[in-house]
Amino acid sequence: MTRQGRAAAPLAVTLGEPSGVGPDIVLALQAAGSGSLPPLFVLADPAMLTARAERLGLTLGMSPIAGPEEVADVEPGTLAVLPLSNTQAETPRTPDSRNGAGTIEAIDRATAFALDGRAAGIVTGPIDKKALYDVGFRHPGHTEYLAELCSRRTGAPLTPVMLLTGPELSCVPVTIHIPLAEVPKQLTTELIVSTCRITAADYRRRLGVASPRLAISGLNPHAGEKGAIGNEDERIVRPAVEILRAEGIDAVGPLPADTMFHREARALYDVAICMYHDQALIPAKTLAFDKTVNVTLGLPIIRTSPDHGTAADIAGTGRARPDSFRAAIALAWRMAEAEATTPSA
Ligand SMILES: NC(=O)C1=CN([C@@H]2O[C@H](COP(=O)(O)OP(=O)(O)OC[C@H]3O[C@@H](n4cnc5c(N)ncnc54)[C@H](O)[C@@H]3O)[C@@H](O)[C@H]2O)C=CC1
Ligand SMILES: NCC(=O)COP(=O)(O)O
Repeated sequence: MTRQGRAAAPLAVTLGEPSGVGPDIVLALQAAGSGSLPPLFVLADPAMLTARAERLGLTLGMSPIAGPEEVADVEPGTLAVLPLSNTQAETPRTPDSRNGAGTIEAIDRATAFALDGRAAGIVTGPIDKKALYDVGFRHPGHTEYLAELCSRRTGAPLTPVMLLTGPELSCVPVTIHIPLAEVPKQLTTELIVSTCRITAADYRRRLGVASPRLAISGLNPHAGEKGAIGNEDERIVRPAVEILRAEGIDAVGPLPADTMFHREARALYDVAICMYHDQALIPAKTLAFDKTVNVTLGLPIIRTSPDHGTAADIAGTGRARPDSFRAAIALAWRMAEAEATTPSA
């Protein structure tokens, strides 16, 4: 399918962990008015979704569909639902491992639709990672699993890159879901370079920034204080910055991480490249928890997600704020449109 064709397709939305707030938020967004949403469909067990809507006191119609192409014909104001083969129980706040198969099925099928060009992209609700590990899921999160699913299809290995992007800050952790003690062992110049190349390419192709400015953090306090507080900054990070600059990528660093997130510093770059998960996600979620979106770069498909987790403590109560999920849907659609209009490299 052409890029234009894919952009005309709807978004595929997964609910994530049924005992979390994914179902609540999708139902609330639909109840608030589907007119403000781009065309989309949800992969779900209709009975589970209906039960959650009743619990939340939301009355809304659902239109079962057999494929993404039917979204255009659903009754206006109703939610297009593509039923899963696996059933899921409606157990807010209590993860049930029997729901795992349906959660994974939704991700698998949404990804397949996107790879086939039948979905413009996928927007994933948060999964309970431990609940999925208990049923044999072997990936740290969506990010790594989606790379594996896409690789299986394309036959080429992929390095997925996690981007958290919000109105105040965009940042990328180079290492993702690994123990902190593993970070210095797994951090390499090659990994930093490939992460930055993917980030710069996707900023151009899908995020509308022709010459993205990358600010690369150090690993150690004060970016190693010239080697006095750890040698990784000079030995691993600085050579990566030099390679990237030689390639024409606008990269600076290694920068001390504690002083690169204040307002004036943020104005100097488009995206902060950080060395580990919390170095990136703490500032992103602190500055704009409700508006930040998690995007997976480096995939042949578009994937976004809210920045928050399952928030199981408030599932089924109606207290979940839908803003980050709404932003994730809007950004996926904008990325699909941008990709459709960006000339191929
Ligand atoms: N993309 C994904 O699939 C993600 C999944 N997770 C998973 O979620 C689970 C829970 O993770 P936590 O660290 O507890 O983070 P969390 O984001 O689920 O919750 C942290 C706190 O923020 C509140 N909160 C989160 N989203 C909210 C919303 N939309 N409206 C109102 N309050 C909200 C929660 O009630 C809780 O008090 C874990 O299993 C984690 O692995 C976490 C992040 C992303
Ligand atoms: N902390 C971010 C997070 O856990 C997102 O994980 P993923 O499921 O999007 O890979």
